[in-house]
Amino acid sequence: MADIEQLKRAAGEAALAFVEDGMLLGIGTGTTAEAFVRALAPKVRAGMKVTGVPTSERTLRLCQELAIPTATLETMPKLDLSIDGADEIDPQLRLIKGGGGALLREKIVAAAAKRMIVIADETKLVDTLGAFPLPIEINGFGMIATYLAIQEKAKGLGLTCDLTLRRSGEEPFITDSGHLILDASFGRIPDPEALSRALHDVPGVVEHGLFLGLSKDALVATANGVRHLKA
Ligand SMILES: O=C(CO)[C@H](O)[C@H](O)COP(=O)(O)O
Repeated sequence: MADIEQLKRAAGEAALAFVEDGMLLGIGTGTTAEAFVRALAPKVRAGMKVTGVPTSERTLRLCQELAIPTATLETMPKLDLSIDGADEIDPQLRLIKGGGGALLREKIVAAAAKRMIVIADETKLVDTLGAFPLPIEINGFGMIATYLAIQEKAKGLGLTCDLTLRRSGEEPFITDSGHLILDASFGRIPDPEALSRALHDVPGVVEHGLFLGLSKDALVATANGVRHLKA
């Protein structure tokens, strides 16, 4: 298999073919999204006019370092295209995202875009979502009650889940929006739509990393080239 970093770069570069002059772009978070930003930078230096709405402070810093013009969703609430990575991609292009902790902003940005294109290396393809622990962004208030309510919801769907509070060193990981993340290991998620609805019913859940129906295109880099998958 080709080197993973090479594959991420190939996926990031492939996304450039979809970027047009004048576009307002949602820009994802993570190493594959960073590969896209690094591929975009020379185009911008050469005169391409795009404005990026970064999905995290980390991506914002990278755009600033590379002199890619940025804006916020407050000033640019409608985007032409969002380009972002994923932790898992199933055959219907349903995704698990949030490994980098940016799922809330990533989902808001993806929903604000006319089109979302997922970029990934082939290791992200799965038959059934759920081997990667599902990130669930929660409010810090009543964390234990929220934790128990998520477990109840999972039980109601016949699922068991192991919930772990994400940490950054010794401290809880805090998202860019000031929330906590519970990583939920389900093993497999046979009905992502049902789980999504159930999680949204829990008041302390701010958002979860199931991205359902948001992307109709994925550029997946393999040892034999980049495949364009469509839902
Ligand atoms: O959802 C994300 C960040 O919240 C990332 O897109 C996802 O974790 C994939 O990251 P990488 O490209 O580094 O493998």
